[in-house]
Amino acid sequence: MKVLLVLYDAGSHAQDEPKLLGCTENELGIRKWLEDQGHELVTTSDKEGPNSELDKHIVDAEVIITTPFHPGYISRERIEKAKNLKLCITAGVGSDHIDLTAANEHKIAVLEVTGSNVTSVAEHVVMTILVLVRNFVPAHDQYVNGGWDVAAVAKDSYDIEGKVIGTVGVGRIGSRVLQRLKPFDPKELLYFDYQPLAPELEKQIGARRVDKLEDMLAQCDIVTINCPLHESTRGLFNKELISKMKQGAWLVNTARGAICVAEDVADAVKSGQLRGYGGDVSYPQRKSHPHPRTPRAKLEEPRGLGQSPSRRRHTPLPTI
Ligand SMILES: NC(=O)C1=CN([C@@H]2O[C@H](COP(=O)(O)OP(=O)(O)OC[C@H]3O[C@@H](n4cnc5c(N)ncnc54)[C@H](O)[C@@H]3O)[C@@H](O)[C@H]2O)C=CC1
Repeated sequence: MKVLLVLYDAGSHAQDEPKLLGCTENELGIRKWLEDQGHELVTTSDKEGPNSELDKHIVDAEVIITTPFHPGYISRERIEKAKNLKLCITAGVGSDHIDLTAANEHKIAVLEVTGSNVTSVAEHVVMTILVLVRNFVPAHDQYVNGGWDVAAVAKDSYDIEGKVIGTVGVGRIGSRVLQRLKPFDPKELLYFDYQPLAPELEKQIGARRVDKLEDMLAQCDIVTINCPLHESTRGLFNKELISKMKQGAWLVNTARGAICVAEDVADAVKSGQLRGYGGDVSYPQRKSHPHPRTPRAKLEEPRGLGQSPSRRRHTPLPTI
């Protein structure tokens, strides 16, 4: 079989750390195994535009493996060119880079490595919540730039303790986020999901399920998004839904940027409706991009759309 692997280039970092597997140099550690079985492996990071290596090799590949970190977008157009394709594997969680309807119609199986990095994401969510709520990045920026205005930092620095925190999606990541937040002694942990937690886990965490998303958002000081990107979550957090959130709440979205409408989040941060946002952001599609969906892009700085500046002086959190 011809296996096409689409990963990011790591350069010298791949040598520094041979366990950095998700890169073109280390190839998920599967080259020897595949070749010993008689398969052909083609690895590339070149995935954009009609003349990309991805487009060149997709025509006769039988298996495509890619990751959400440097996704090879498998659009309908590409699927229609891929006459031998039987299997798309996501080396990670979340297969929104694949046109699932087209894959289904062409009887192409889509598999992902369920549970593969859920602890990392859950820890990242807790870190992002702390960074935002403790107002860490502006304090750090101020300090490394040679200043120290303690009042400017302290006025926007809060505790997680005593807050109401809710997750949209309580699967492998969402449930781990709640478990990790419990020791911070929040006022309440809430979740919105079609599927309830197992009763023992719900009891152990002390979480409460809320049937309607808007009802949960209206109660939360902090909201974390941990559901997949699909047709009913794309652009879910738009102006209207954000307006249902508590004034001055924090929003953390490490799931997929396209679940939030970037411009609406930016406006909400500017107006103080949101006190801060952390996580992924999607920007509108570039013209040259062959995939019909919005590509993901990270904001340059980890503060995301960030804390709204002096505006927050006028929007204190009611629960403090
Ligand atoms: N930033 C990152 O590095 C990573 C992000 N992710 C994202 O996180 C998502 C969740 O991952 P897991 O927890 O492992 O998946 P999971 O399948 O264990 O849990 C997803 C949960 O979301 C729920 N859900 C689906 N649609 C929903 C909706 N509209 N509203 C509320 N809940 C909904 C499901 O019922 C399920 O309980 C992935 O699909 C992926 O997009 C996953 C891994 C890494």
